[in-house]
Amino acid sequence: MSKLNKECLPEGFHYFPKGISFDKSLALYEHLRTQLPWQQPEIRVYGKMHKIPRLQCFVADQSVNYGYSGKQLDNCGWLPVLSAIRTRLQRQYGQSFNALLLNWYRNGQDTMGWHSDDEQELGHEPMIVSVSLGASRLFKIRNKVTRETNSILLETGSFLVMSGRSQNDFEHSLPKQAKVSQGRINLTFRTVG
Ligand SMILES: O=C(O)CCC(=O)C(=O)O
Ligand SMILES: [Fe+2]
Repeated sequence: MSKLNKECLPEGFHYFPKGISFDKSLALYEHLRTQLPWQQPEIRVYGKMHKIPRLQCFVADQSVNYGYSGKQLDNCGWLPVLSAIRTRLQRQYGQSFNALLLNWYRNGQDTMGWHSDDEQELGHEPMIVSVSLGASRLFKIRNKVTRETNSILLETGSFLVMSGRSQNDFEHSLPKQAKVSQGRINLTFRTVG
């Protein structure tokens, strides 16, 4: 696996460190960890039900009907701080976001498997903005055709923007990192059509 410079991620991925200051990002981690009604839905894997290896929360505007998360997760409502981040990102990236999926990885044992965020509801070449809070975690990106895999370290307060071909041509995952003992919360702002 090759490690890429942050400046040369695959097409459609853009990394911005320190979108939120270090201190603010850790305070925000703690706030969200304690204030949100985290849930651990079950998924079927080879016919057997398993709890997902992390906790989740989902927030969306009233109008949103989002198949994937909406079915399994309650809409936990826009906390003032989540609304504030949304407003800022909308201004910064010139796109309106009506849904937000939050993932809480309690430590390095919690993970997210390989996937693309290519549900129909997200539309063609969606823009998803991913905000990281808490422990740094590796984020892997794999080309669907060549299987070439790259990884980037997502640091607290950073923004990762996925747009263009990022979901069509690549999958991403958050692998296990046994040595990571601290938690991380990730926010993905989405536009559901
Ligand atoms: O935690 C992350 O950085 C990835 C989250 C993710 O891929 C997703 O919510 O679809
Ligand atoms: Fe994803």
